[in-house]
Amino acid sequence: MSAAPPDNDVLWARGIVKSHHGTPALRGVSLGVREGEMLAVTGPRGSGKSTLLGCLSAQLPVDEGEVWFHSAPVHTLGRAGREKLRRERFGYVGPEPHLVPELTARENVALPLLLAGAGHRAAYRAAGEWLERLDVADCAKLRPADLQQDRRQRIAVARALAAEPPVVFADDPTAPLHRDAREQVLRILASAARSHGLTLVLATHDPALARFADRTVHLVDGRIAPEPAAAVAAGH
Ligand SMILES: Nc1ncnc2c1ncn2[C@@H]1O[C@H](COP(=O)(O)OP(=O)(O)OP(=O)(O)O)[C@@H](O)[C@H]1O
Repeated sequence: MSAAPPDNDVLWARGIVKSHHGTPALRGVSLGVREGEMLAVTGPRGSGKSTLLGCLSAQLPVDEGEVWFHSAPVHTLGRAGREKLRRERFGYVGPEPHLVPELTARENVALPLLLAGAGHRAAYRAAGEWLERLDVADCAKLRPADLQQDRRQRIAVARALAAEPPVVFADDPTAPLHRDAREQVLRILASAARSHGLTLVLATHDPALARFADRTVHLVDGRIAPEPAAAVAAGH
């Protein structure tokens, strides 16, 4: 039986091991994420970034090791417990904008608020505000199929932030965006997280995007490695 994590860590992991059908993805990862912190997880393709976010965000059960959210163990939860935790406490945006195709942009963004019990009017007002922040207010009444990938991803970011969950996981969230839009969307994500006191865990293979973060952990081959030389030289 191990000790509980430190009080000021919103997420805490120790010795996470995770394989996908026998392919090792994480080989013993330990880290803590402080409340309100923006943590970047960098590393080359296949280094385990998505798997780490999956384990921390209760999408994937770990094979070995521990994951804690505040003082509650996540690694001992079953599927239903993990789903409840994700629905109630975490926001997630992935590299593909998975929106509900039958719903308009505004309905998609309002959905997590409605699921959390917000009133219809308040949920729609908040959804409209988040669409404005993400520069896609003009898409409010359109359905995903009528929108370009770039716009859909902005809506997915708005949806992840709308219910202001304590922790937002962003796995390569700028992947579908044009180069000049990447920085803008990341800036919005970072400033929204900061102004609302959210904790943000961002996976990216682009070290340039990691500079928005307070701290970076670098994964190589499923393990945390020393910081990349470029980031150290740049003083990050
Ligand atoms: N569903 C899966 N089935 C089999 N192997 C997988 C699966 N998902 C990931 N892997 C393997 O696990 C390892 C880590 O993958 P992961 O996607 O976590 O890395 P990543 O750093 O996020 O990569 P990328 O930058 O390409 O998204 C890789 O070897 C990958 O091929």
